[in-house]
Amino acid sequence: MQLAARAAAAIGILDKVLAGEPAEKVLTSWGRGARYAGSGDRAAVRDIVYDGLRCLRSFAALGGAPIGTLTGRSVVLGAARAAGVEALWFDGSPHGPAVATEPAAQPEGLDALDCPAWLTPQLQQALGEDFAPVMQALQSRAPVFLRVNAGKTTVEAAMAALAAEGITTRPHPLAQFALEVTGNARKIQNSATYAEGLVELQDAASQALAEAVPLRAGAKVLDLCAGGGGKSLALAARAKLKLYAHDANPRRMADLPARAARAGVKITLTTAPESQAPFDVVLADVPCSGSGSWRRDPEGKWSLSAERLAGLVALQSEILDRAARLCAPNGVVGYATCSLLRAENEDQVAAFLARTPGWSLRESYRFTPLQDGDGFGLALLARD
Ligand SMILES: C[S@@+](CC[C@H](N)C(=O)[O-])C[C@H]1O[C@@H](n2cnc3c(N)ncnc32)[C@H](O)[C@@H]1O
Repeated sequence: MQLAARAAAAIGILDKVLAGEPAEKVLTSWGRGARYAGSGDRAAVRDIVYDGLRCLRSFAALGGAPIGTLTGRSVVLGAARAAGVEALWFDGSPHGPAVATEPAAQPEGLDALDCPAWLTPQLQQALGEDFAPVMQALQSRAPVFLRVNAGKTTVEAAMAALAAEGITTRPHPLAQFALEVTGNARKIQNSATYAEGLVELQDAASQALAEAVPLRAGAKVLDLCAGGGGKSLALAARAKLKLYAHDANPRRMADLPARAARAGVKITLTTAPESQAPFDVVLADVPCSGSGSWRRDPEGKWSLSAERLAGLVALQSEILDRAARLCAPNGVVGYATCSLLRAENEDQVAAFLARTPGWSLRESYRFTPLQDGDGFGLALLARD
């Protein structure tokens, strides 16, 4: 596909996303119909769409959209102008978009930061002077990180094995076994190093969070909201544990047995953790706004609403209460979110401590994209 044809495809896809369809669904159905598109084209179109969603309002302004309006064309035109490729993408060729005549406007204020207006006070309160830098960081793609599987290899050996397959990496200071991928990230999932379980894809801050959970060999541990199991696998790599994984939606854990086998660790899936309780450590990596990972899921930034956030906060407090009931005397609950908001972190923990006698906050951690990884909160709550 010509560059202009890729831009035209991205415009069509973004128009559907702006009308309310999920980006992944629209990309998949475009891919099925676009037999002429090779893998490089598909990846390039996907990148334009996701870059556009990360910078929706700033690109729309640059692309000449009248204030308050958003179209696929204005977003992609803004992206082209930001990258200095307008003449290549908007060349008026038969498969490309028409040559642009729209005047560019420099985005200002919250538009320049691509920050939803209604959430701004909460983000400012949580981030203080980091507010603008964090919102700017969320406008860029997330780096790709790997976790070296300490149960199978060393950081140096994993880097060498990846380099032999053409994938370049460097250690990242956020976590002990974190590697930032500096070249050929798209090769990872087909590499032997990955297939043999020497490395796993995991954000560096997510790794740091799993490293902060206190563990001793032989401990009985529950990952209460295990999802795909990224944190379960990171915990399992740290010590020999009796490790259980649960999720309200067990289908989310469908790949976990294969991932655990690849990593060489044992994780028992459970649909009824109460029947295995009590646990020495319960990790509650609760469903949340995802505001710390808007680089990966930029649709989430624009689709979050006050009602949805309130529903999440209520669900989080239910899950935290359940985690506490599942925890042994002298045990620890790790309450974790990938949210930047106080409502889902500090306020949630303060409300738990106020309503639950016999618990105290042992330590808390905050990660933001300014440290390169995603944004996370972790509170370690100890049962007296
Ligand atoms: C943030 S994700 C977990 C990510 C996962 N820990 C990881 O590191 O890959 C939250 C998970 O909580 C699950 N969930 C939602 N409501 C729940 C509930 N009431 N109890 C347990 N899990 C729940 C969701 O299905 C989702 O998989």
